[in-house]
Amino acid sequence: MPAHILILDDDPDVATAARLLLRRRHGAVASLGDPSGLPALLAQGVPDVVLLDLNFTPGCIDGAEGLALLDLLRAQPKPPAVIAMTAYAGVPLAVAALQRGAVDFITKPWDNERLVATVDQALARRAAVRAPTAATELMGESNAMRELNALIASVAPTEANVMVLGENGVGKELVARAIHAQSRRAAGTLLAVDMGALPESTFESELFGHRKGAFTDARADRAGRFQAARGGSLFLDEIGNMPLAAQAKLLTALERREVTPIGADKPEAIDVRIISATNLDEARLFDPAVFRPDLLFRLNTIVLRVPPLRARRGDIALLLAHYLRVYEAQYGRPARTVAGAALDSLVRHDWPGNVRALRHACERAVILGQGAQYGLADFALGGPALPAATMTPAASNGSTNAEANASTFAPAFAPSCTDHDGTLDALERHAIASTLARFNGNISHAARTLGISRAALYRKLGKHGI
Ligand SMILES: Nc1ncnc2c1ncn2[C@@H]1O[C@H](COP(=O)(O)OP(=O)(O)OP(=O)(O)O)[C@@H](O)[C@H]1O
Repeated sequence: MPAHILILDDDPDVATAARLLLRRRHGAVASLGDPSGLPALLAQGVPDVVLLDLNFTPGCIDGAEGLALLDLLRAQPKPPAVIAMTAYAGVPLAVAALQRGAVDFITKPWDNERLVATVDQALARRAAVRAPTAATELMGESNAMRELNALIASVAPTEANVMVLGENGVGKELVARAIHAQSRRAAGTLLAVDMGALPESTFESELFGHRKGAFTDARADRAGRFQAARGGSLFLDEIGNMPLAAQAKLLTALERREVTPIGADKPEAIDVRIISATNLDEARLFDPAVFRPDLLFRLNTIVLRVPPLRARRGDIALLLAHYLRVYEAQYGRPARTVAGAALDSLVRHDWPGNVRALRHACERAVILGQGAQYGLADFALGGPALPAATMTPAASNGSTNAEANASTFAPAFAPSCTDHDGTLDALERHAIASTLARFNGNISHAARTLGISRAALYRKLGKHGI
């Protein structure tokens, strides 16, 4: 008979203690010390709940092995509810596990009552369907947002090209989506292109398409983004990061309202509405050394400025309530309110990473908050949330939480932890999430610290669903 509950831990003492404790309550409890036996065990039947240690190989504390096992468990046709088990210092890792589909986590050594209650809840919740993640609706009741929404409503039905300006994470892409949704082109597609991420060598082929045989790798005809978005809108994101040579090619296409695929002998008419966005401040955008004025003139028929969150503090409570509800539903946590003093501080906070950072802070609070209400510490505004007990020695010597977090992850780069499939992926996700948290969601700083371009970071955020 398949085990009802499975304990996957290489420490026999841990496995025995958990088995004895849980057997009193739930008949069928099994344990497995060597994860290589997991596929065979799953072939016999999938357990209802798995208590999963995140580190197996001695010396590996990055959790990549556990996360890969979590993926395997989650990929089962009727996946078990997985409870991640970590040492105290592994709380950020537990957060990564939750984001990847674990239903809960427990730190070792555990409190017996808490372990039993966690397993009970996991069993109860197993059948529950996860709520969809977050709204793509542009929320806000502040005057600034009302004005912005009114402008969107009046501009959307026209064919005018719109340029959306604003800091990172303010909601520029949401504005673009709202314009498209309210436009006469709403039945067509809104195709987003990260202009900063297009390598110069493939810029034309990506945007304008190519014909079979036009260059070595052109094995078939390929439509460019302009053709693919025909009848709809093209969202040119990060337009301020385009090299000048690419700007010239884009300008020609917009002026002529036609594009010529590479290798084609005739141009093709284009039928798209252009919505563009950048976080460049206007002084830079109007600097001809950075951005061609003639291209700017084509793109910014209408300019919409999305104010930073600190300039519309009236929206903060609403956004907090919204994203807390979203993540409570997603993680199956009870609905809780924010304590009054915490709310005051959150409203006064400057949110350098804007709504994106607020959203991440809400996710952390839902995952880590233990009180009856959310307190300020749950939102970890200064960096990743590490409860005092999780501090590494470096942190207790006066370094910041962020540094403590970085030191927790440092061994993750030991080669012995990175040589199997999925491991690097998990490490990458981890590094990105912690760096973003460290910089309050600021994409530019995080990208610089990670040593990659902003565009590459965006791609990776999409890939990891962060
Ligand atoms: N007004 C809003 N209401 C609800 N969610 C919002 C709002 N503004 C932004 N968000 C959320 O914040 C996150 C960032 O939004 P978005 O990607 O649109 O910002 P952006 O300005 O395009 O960012 P970047 O310049 O960094 O690309 C998204 O998850 C989005 O859903």
